[in-house]
Amino acid sequence: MPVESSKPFPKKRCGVLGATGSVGQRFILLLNDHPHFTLTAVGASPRSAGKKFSAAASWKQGIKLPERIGALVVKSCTPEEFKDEVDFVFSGLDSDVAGETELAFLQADIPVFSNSKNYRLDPLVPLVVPTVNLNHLDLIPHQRRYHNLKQGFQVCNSNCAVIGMVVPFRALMDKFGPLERASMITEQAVSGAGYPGVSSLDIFDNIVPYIKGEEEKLGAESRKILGSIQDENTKLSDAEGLLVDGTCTRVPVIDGHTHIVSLKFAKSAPSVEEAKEALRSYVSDAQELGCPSAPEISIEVMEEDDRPQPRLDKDKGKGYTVSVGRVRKVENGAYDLKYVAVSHNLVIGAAGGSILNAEAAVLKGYL
Ligand SMILES: NC(=O)C1=CN([C@@H]2O[C@H](COP(=O)(O)OP(=O)(O)OC[C@H]3O[C@@H](n4cnc5c(N)ncnc54)[C@H](OP(=O)(O)O)[C@@H]3O)[C@@H](O)[C@H]2O)C=CC1
Ligand SMILES: N[C@@H](CC(=O)OP(=O)(O)O)C(=O)O
Repeated sequence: MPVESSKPFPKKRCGVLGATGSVGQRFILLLNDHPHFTLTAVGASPRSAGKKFSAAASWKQGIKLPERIGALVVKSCTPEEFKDEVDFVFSGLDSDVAGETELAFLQADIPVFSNSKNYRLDPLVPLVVPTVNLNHLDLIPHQRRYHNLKQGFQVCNSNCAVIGMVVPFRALMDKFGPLERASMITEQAVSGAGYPGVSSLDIFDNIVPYIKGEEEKLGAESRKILGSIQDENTKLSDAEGLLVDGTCTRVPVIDGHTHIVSLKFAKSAPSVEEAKEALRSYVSDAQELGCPSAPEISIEVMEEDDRPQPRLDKDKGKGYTVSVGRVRKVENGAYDLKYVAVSHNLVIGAAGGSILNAEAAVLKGYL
């Protein structure tokens, strides 16, 4: 259960960079219902800047574009355009431009919550999955000192295929100690490739067994997320020894990534029932902190033989819950356990993850 925080939650104004894209549009949906964050400014490419949002964006959501947002004029993604209208920004920028643009916002002392890959492995940038490692936000004061900032900082969330992997890993590691290795096959939704993304002739009636640049991220990002914060909150250290191998595929599913995982523990392995109980009883820091968007449960364990499925399970906990099923033993001993997980690539895997990170930053006093 999300705990009602005893701390007051101040209202904050936010902007979205890359607001016209897949991730950007999901930010708009989630922020439209948000009790404390008001979306006051939207930015996108020079192709869109200067137009009303309703004219610039190809709105692809089942819910009508909120009128107030449709009337906002899209800005260029420069700090000068945003600084008087926002307290912080979310970034759903194409990675070709996220590097330079997010750095400019950071240098202008504006907090940035990024979805792009550019700074995820920077040792000064917390890479935070809010239902896994919110304690890494405590690097923010050190990052600020380094850049000589008063209120700005940068926090990233991870690749969407990594998120569905690390949430169950955290729950299992908390109970049974470090993992030695994991092997994963992903079946990633087309919305993961942005809009217009993969051509219909490539994906209808098909599976594409390759996503450029994706497999390398699985190990590097998960080791950082599952690692620790040390030296009086001035240093992030990777989870030692965790070997991750993966094959990432694109499947004809609109939203919701599926992860087919085998894993081996460094010490002795739990039984299937012990593992399920650890997953079921896991309570994340986002829940404990009382983040308004935290799901009631971070991991749902499913007992049906044919679940989880992306169409049926991606929206569990409004897209913030990871569903895990088919937990079973690996009989040949090469690994200890295997399971299937489904997570919403645009909610916990992107925009929702960033929003939870921002809520936690407020509750921890950094924003
Ligand atoms: N989709 C997903 O599941 C996930 C995506 N991500 C990451 O999030 C980011 C956004 O992804 P996604 O929404 O899918 O991508 P899209 O391609 O759908 O959207 C990209 C956005 O970037 C804007 N943009 C492009 N070029 C520029 C520019 N020169 N200056 C300013 N803005 C620009 C676009 O504006 P315009 O419309 O004007 O072109 C658009 O708003 C990427 O870095 C992606 O890797 C991370 C996790 C999951
Ligand atoms: N590449 C992921 C989404 C994504 O954009 O990831 P990243 O931000 O790590 O490039 C997918 O296709 O599903």
